Amino acid sequence: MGTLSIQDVSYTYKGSRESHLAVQGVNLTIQEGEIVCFIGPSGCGKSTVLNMLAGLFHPTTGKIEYEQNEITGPGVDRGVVFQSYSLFPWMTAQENVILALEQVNKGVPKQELKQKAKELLELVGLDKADQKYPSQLSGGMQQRVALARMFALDSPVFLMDEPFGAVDAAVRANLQDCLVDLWSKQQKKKTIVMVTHDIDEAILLSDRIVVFSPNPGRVSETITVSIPRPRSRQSLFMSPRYMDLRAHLLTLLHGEETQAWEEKVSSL
Ligand SMILES: Nc1ncnc2c1ncn2[C@@H]1O[C@H](COP(=O)(O)OP(=O)(O)OP(=O)(O)O)[C@@H](O)[C@H]1O
Repeated sequence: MGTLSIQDVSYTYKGSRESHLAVQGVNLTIQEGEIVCFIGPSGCGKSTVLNMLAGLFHPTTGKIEYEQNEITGPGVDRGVVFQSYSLFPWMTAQENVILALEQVNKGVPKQELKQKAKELLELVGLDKADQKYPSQLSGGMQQRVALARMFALDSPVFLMDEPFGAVDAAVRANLQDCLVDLWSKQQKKKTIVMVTHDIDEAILLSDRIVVFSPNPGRVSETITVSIPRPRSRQSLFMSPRYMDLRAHLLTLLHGEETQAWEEKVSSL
């Protein structure tokens, strides 16, 4: 089974003058097909853990396994979309996606790959920008090309760091739907691990929400989101379970005063 297993992991950034213990004592098992969101205040180690899952950073202590094999570097089994878009600047949006398609569709005629790239760019709402170079695209558009490229690679695990951070609210909602749609249609479901600052996004998407706390970064709570799927925004926002969970997360992230404030507002 494609389980991701984080075992007593810590990570220390080593500078020339001083070191910084960013993450300590993280234990987490993510099952195949789960959608897990990491949430927590800035600097609590979410991206560091995601980078270790991607194999870009190696744990200082402890280990991380995928399918019971230690992760020692990046791999095609784990697709990534990080905050920096990392597109090839000399290739158009379409060429960036085709390159990813070529890696997993060896020997497939170029015309077919072109068509598939077109469909993927359409899926992320970028069909009209397919001939543009990354420098001609906004940050949000580049992020969407990176998403299309990750979909193209079709890895069993998607690792995403604030993938919808640079896009406006309407596009963000579209991309969230598109991700869940893609996930739910597949028989062998992808495992998705995503860093977000958005509580509503975490509740909408997750099977489980992992809450991090800082100094050093550690997991403070893991919450199962037992709201049935499909989750529509409208019904979600009316659901008492959603309200409870949201209030709980707000309290965890912003402390008691938020809850007091919310109670005050709701009594007005
Ligand atoms: N290259 C680095 N060198 C030294 N310290 C670093 C480095 N990168 C991150 N850190 C520190 O490690 C800690 C964890 O950082 P990380 O980026 O993982 O947090 P985060 O929860 O993802 O933050 P954010 O939500 O702001 O993206 C922070 O205190 C940060 O300042």
